[in-house]
Amino acid sequence: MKTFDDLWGELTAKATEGTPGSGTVALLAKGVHGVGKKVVEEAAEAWMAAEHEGPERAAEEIAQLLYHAQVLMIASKVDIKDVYRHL
Ligand SMILES: N=c1c2ncn([C@@H]3O[C@H](COP(=O)(O)OP(=O)(O)OP(=O)(O)O)[C@@H](O)[C@H]3O)c2ncn1[C@@H]1O[C@H](COP(=O)(O)O)[C@@H](O)[C@H]1O
Repeated sequence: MKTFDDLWGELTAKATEGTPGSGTVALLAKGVHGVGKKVVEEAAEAWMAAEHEGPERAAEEIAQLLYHAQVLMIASKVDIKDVYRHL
């Protein structure tokens, strides 16, 4: 099972290498503004799923929210350790 740290390693590697065909690389090309909009969209979808669609759908949408939060970290040059310092 993939963890938050596993995903971080995968996404940072793809961002650094500019992996062709990667959705993450394509999303990063939209910049902080474009990525930030996706974070807000996914947050709303996570909220709606949690409130109306049950735990399975909520888990799916929360996973997408965490993914987009990591892409926003990469887009804004925030390291995962800098985030962990605030937890
Ligand atoms: N965990 C995710 C992940 N969660 C969500 N998403 C993206 O977010 C989208 C969901 O957004 P929406 O609900 O708005 O659906 P959509 O309308 O189809 O999306 P858009 O057209 O608006 O982008 C999905 O279609 C994916 O593009 C993800 N994309 C990638 N990953 C993981 O990230 C890693 C790297 O992926 P690539 O960069 O694509 O190789 C892999 O391990 C993937 O499993």
